[in-house]
Amino acid sequence: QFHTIKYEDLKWDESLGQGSFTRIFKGEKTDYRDGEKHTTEVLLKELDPDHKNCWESFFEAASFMSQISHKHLLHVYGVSVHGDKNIMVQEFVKHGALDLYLKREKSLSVSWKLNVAKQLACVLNFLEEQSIIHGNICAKNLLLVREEDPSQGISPFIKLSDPGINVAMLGKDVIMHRIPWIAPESLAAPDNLTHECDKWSFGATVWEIFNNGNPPLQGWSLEEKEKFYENKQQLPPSQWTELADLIGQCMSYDLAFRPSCRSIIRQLNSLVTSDYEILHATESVTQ
Ligand SMILES: N#Cc1ccc(Nc2nc(N)cc(-n3cnc(CCO)c3)n2)cc1
Repeated sequence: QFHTIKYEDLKWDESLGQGSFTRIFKGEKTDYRDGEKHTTEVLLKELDPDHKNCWESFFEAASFMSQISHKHLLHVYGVSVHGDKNIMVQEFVKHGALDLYLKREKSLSVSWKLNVAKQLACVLNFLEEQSIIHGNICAKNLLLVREEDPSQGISPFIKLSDPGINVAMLGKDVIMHRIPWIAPESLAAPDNLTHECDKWSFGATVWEIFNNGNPPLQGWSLEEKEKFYENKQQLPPSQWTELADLIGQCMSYDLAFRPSCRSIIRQLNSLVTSDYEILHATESVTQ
């Protein structure tokens, strides 16, 4: 279900940080095709040796990504096993994880954020149509392939990364750290994820995108985060009421109230026009 890559065909360059139970490095993979040697820049995602019991889930994530392809889904070349090292070999995405980018770039436009949210909604819709549940949608798992270049009319382009270790394999405290991205119903049943869980996470991720990458509930203790769900609280609403409504619908505690992907896309598209109206309204007032 996925391509295996020879360890000796991989080269490690600098470390780029870590995910849950994983470390990531820039690297290179060498292929020999029609007698020629090809070197490709890759991202090497290594499973921590002290969490090698999660290797099935780690490789499940890899095969998940290898079995389907979509323009907004990260490409996974394959996996490599060498001793107690389990490595997922991914396409190297030029600008890295979106959460760090949002923190760094403070003056991203509303249309930039809306464009990215629509791309995420598009891949979410694709996954739902393929009856595939991602289970870990958040800005940290969105990767920026291309920055916008307004002078050239170039808009940003993102890809959704692999879901990583299945949340059911993680300890209770790691799951608690996923509040408020993880759907409330998944806290009690992490091994029973649904498409509605991905919609809840979509809501939290759109909130992140419009809040300059400030993580929601930043600095809250695990106890306070647990209370957030017990008291059925919502994230602070955006001033932009239509956006706040959409996020609120996605983050409904009642699964039945979460919108279909079609509805999410429709509402995001309508947001563009109302944004346009707000923009012109303010311009007419200021002139
Ligand atoms: N400075 C810098 C810089 C860092 C990284 C990349 N590229 C890249 N490519 C990927 N395929 C995956 C990731 N990645 C980043 N964080 C995670 C963990 C959460 O998923 C995965 N980064 C490019 C530039």
